[in-house]
Order: sequence, then structure tokens, then C-alpha cells
Amino acid sequence: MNQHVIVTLTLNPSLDRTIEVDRLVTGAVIRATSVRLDPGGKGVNVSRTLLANDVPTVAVVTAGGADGDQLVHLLETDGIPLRAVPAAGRTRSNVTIVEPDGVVTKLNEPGEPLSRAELDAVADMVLAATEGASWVVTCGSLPPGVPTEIYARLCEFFTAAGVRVAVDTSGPALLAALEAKPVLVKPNREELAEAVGRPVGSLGDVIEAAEELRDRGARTVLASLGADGAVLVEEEGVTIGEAPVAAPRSTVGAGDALLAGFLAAGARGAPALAEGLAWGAAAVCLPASRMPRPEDIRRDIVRIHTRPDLGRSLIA
Ligand SMILES: Nc1ncnc2c1ncn2[C@@H]1O[C@H](COP(=O)(O)OP(=O)(O)OP(=O)(O)O)[C@@H](O)[C@H]1O
Ligand SMILES: O=P(O)(O)OC[C@@]1(O)O[C@H](CO)[C@@H](O)[C@@H]1O
Repeated sequence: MNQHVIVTLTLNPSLDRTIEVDRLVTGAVIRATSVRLDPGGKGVNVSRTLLANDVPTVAVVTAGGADGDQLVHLLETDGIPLRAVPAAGRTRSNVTIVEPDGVVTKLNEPGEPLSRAELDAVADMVLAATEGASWVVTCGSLPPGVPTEIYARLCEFFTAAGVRVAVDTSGPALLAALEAKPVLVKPNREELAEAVGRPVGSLGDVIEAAEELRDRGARTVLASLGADGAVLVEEEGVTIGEAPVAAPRSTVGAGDALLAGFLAAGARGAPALAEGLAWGAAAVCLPASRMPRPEDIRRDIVRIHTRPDLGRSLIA
């Protein structure tokens, strides 16, 4: 298998139904101006974006019930190299309501529990898909009842096998994963604040919190900050960047596109951050959770501020 394959794992994928409305009014009956159905889940979106940009990838997902069948059908139709693990529980649906100004309201189902046997089957499927791969990317929330240490266990195993591991999740699953020393974590601002247990407002707060995640085990932290761009904190120092978008269409999946671009460009330093920012900004310009293709990506809007002096020195 190609040495550079990026394997993604989405334990809790989704059918993403995106509904555009003129204005969201709770309690009212609102006529949608458009509806779109996309395969979803954070790892799924990373693989969708990588494939759209000709980067080898394999998406490992669970799939249950008729909705799971539809997820598999959508992914196969898109040509995503797929390893679907059958699950007894139904694959969830997540609904996104988008208003013209780009304000997004998102309703995510919790998903259905996975049995021990199903989790074992997932681990076997990731192992089979990861032979010779360069990365395993474990993304998204965990279905109810799945042990929060699951990403940590996978990280330990694949790190020992010489495969780099990236983790994009939140809460206890992120904290547990840190102890397994992942090469890369990709928290957004809220996930970063939750991980360190304090607000993360200023750039200094972001860098301090990211350094704390590095102290707890992550080698590199790619902190995404929505419209404010992203901050890369690694051994070599801190790099900050943004890619302004005048009229965001939908921010759903932007973090997944950022992560995909960062990985595609080598996952280190300013060039990789710049590529991730360009892919993230492109995703924001697209409807629903449509992921960017080469023709959607603009690199001229990216601004990078390499600051090797920042990091410990900034917060000393
Ligand atoms: N309004 C915006 N304008 C420009 N770029 C944006 C905007 N929102 C997001 N981005 C880009 O997308 C990246 C990820 O955004 P964000 O921090 O919201 O990630 P996220 O919460 O993980 O997103 P998701 O979970 O929906 O994938 C940002 O770092 C930035 O590059
Ligand atoms: O519930 P999770 O796993 O945290 O997030 C799931 C999700 O919101 O993430 C993707 C956008 O990043 C969507 O495709 C999907 O609906």
C-alpha cells in the first residue's frame, strides 16, 4: 500500500442534512430555501477533502441501519476508499440550519452505542487499512458508551507500529488521548478551553493552552480559531495565520478541511499551516459540508506570521 496513505477513523459518522433558511425563528414553521444531504463525520470529511485533492486516503467508518447504508452509498458514489464496519445501531443524522449571514445552528444526534465486538472489528479494520500508511487520524465524538480511552489505545498501538497519529476530538477523549502522545491534536477554541479548564480568549491564552497540551503529551497542536485563523504550536516555535473570507457560506467541516490541508502539506511548519488555512477558508465558502476541490482553494488570501520567539517566551 502507498506509504503516504492517510487513514481516517470516524466511530460516529453522520448523514449531514443542511437546511438553508432566510431566518431561523424557534417555534415557527419555516420554509427551507435549500436542502442538501452529505456524508458526514469529522474523519469522513478529512478523507473527502484529501481525496478531492488527490491525496491517498482510506476512511474507516461504522455504518448501521438504512441510514448507514445511505452513508456507505454516498461515500462509494464519491469514490471514497472505504472500510465500513457494520453496526447494530443506526447511523445518526445531524441537521445544520444555515442563515444567509452564515450563522450556523447545528443539531447533532448522539449516535448509537457500539458493542465490544464492534469496537474490536473497528480496530481490526483500521489495522488492515493502515498497513504501510503514514497517518491514522481519529476524529469526532464517541458514540454513547464507548470508552473515552479508545483513541488513546489506538494511538499507543499505531505509534508503536510506526504510524503517526492525529486526534481531533473533545472533552475526556481528548484528555485521555494526550497521555498516548499523539503527533498532532487539532482542537478548536472551545475544545482547547475545555481541555485546560479556563477561557482561551487572547492569542497568548491560545498559545499557553496549546503549550499545556504539549506538556501533557501532544507533539504538535494545531489550534483552529474560526474566522481568526489558526495557531500552530510545535517544538520549533509558534506560527500564526489567517485566511479572511468576506462572506462565509457554511463553516461546517472547515476544521476538517484545515486538518486535511495541514496533513496533505506535511503537517509541519508554516507551509503546512498555510495549506490548511487555504483549505479551511475554501470549505467556508462552500455550502453545507461540501469539501473543497483544487479549483475552490485560494492560497493568495493566506497570511502567515512565523514567530519562533513566541511560545514559552511569550508566556514566561
Ligand atoms: N468565518 C471564517 N472565515 C474564514 N475562515 C474560517 C471561518 N471559519 C472557519 N474558518 C477556517 O476554518 C478553520 C477551522 O474553523 P473552526 O475553528 O471553526 O474549526 P472547527 O470548529 O473544528 O470546525 P468544524 O468542527 O465545523 O470542522 C479555521 O482555522 C479557519 O482557517
Ligand atoms: O459530533 P461530532 O463528531 O463532534 O461532529 C460531527 C460533525 O458535526 O462534524 C462534522 C463537521 O466537522 C460534520 O460532518 C458532523 O455532523
